[in-house]
Order: sequence, then structure tokens, then C-alpha cells
Amino acid sequence: MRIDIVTIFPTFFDVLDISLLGKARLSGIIELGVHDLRDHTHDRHRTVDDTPYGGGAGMVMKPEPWGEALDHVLGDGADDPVVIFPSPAGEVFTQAIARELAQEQHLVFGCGRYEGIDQRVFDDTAARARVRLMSIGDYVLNGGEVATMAMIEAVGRLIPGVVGNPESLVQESHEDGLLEYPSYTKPAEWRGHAVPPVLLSGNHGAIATWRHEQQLERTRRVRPDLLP
Ligand SMILES: COC(=O)c1ccnc(N)c1
Repeated sequence: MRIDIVTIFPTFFDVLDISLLGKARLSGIIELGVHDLRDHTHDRHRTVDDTPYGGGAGMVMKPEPWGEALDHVLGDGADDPVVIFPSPAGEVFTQAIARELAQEQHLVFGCGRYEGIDQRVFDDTAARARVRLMSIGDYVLNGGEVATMAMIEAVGRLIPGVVGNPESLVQESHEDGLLEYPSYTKPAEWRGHAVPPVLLSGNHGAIATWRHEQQLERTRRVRPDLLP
């Protein structure tokens, strides 16, 4: 998979050189390009924003630099890219969407700042690529970079070969529509807290039953909205 990111803070993504995603890049599973939007400006101040038509507070990101940057990143569009713009006005990003995006050949993330990006950038891009505005939850951030990082991690870890043991991806929160069960490791007793005896029983059927019951109880208590 190829991932491109357009941002005014390219160094924000230096952290993608480490950990699992860093290894995935070294092994060629993931190819990453980070592009500075200001490289697609042509004035002395490298201007990327301006005042909003119709008035109002704040500044809006200008269409020209975005158009040029996305022209560069999308190329001829042969690999059918999906262009994701993180936005509080977007569809809510979920594990199901992460799984969907992990199947794609080419993802492009356009990180907006200020009061957002001129709407014509979305409209112009939608004429030549699949565009999705994506929210990571019902709250506002200062820019799309943090959301992009979260989505890249959620998607990247699902790409075959990125996570060492694919089994570890199966029993996780939201994978089966439920929250994950509580986990324990040694010691069997710690500060007066014992590990649930069933987990020490060696009875795999009873353990599986207990874990599913724990998932249901936790989901009912914390996220009843996830239950059918
Ligand atoms: C500027 O971007 C945001 O504020 C944003 C992006 C994605 N999800 C959100 N909940 C907020």
C-alpha cells in the first residue's frame, strides 16, 4: 500500500519512522510520502490561507496550493486512490472502515488546518478520485494531523505482514462488534487482586465462554450503542 500525506507540518509525521509502521516501511509493505503543502505555494510568504468569503472568524485554506499538491500526489490516478480529509464534519471512522481502507492500494490524507479547506478542493478532487471526509469522534482538533496519525495506525496494523502475529488482530475490541474481554498475565495474585480462576483452569471451553460473557457485559455497560 502507498500512503501520501499533504500537510503544513510534515515533521509531525517523523514518528512514522519508528515502531511497527517504521518496520513496514523498511520491509516495503507500506510506502509513505509526506508532502509539505507550502511547497505548492508561489508567493514570498508561502501563503496557504485567506479570509472566508461571506465573512466570519478564522481563515480558510486556499484552493490553489491544494489543487497543485493533489495533482502531484494523485498523478494519473491509475492506482485508484482514496483521498481522505480528516474533518469533524465527516463520517465517523470505525474498525469496519479501517478494514475497508486496509484493502486499498493507495490512500491520500489531506490535513486541513484553520477553519478548514475551500470546499472546491473536495469537489475538484472528487471528479478524479474517491473522496471521504472522515471524523475520529465528536470533537474538534486544530488540524487533521492527529486524526491522520490515528487512522494510519488503525489501517496500517491490519495490512498483512505489519503485525507479527495476525491472531492478535482477531480478538480485539470492535473486531466482532463487541468490546474486548479483560486481560491478565503473571503473577496470579497482585496486591490482593487474584486472576479469575477460570483463566487458570486450562478448560479452554470454559475460558472462551467466560471471555464472551465478559465482552457482552462490558459492551452492555460501556457501549450499549454497539449492541444490535
Ligand atoms: C481539523 O480536523 C478536526 O478537527 C478533526 C478531524 C477528524 N476528526 C475530528 N473529530 C476532528
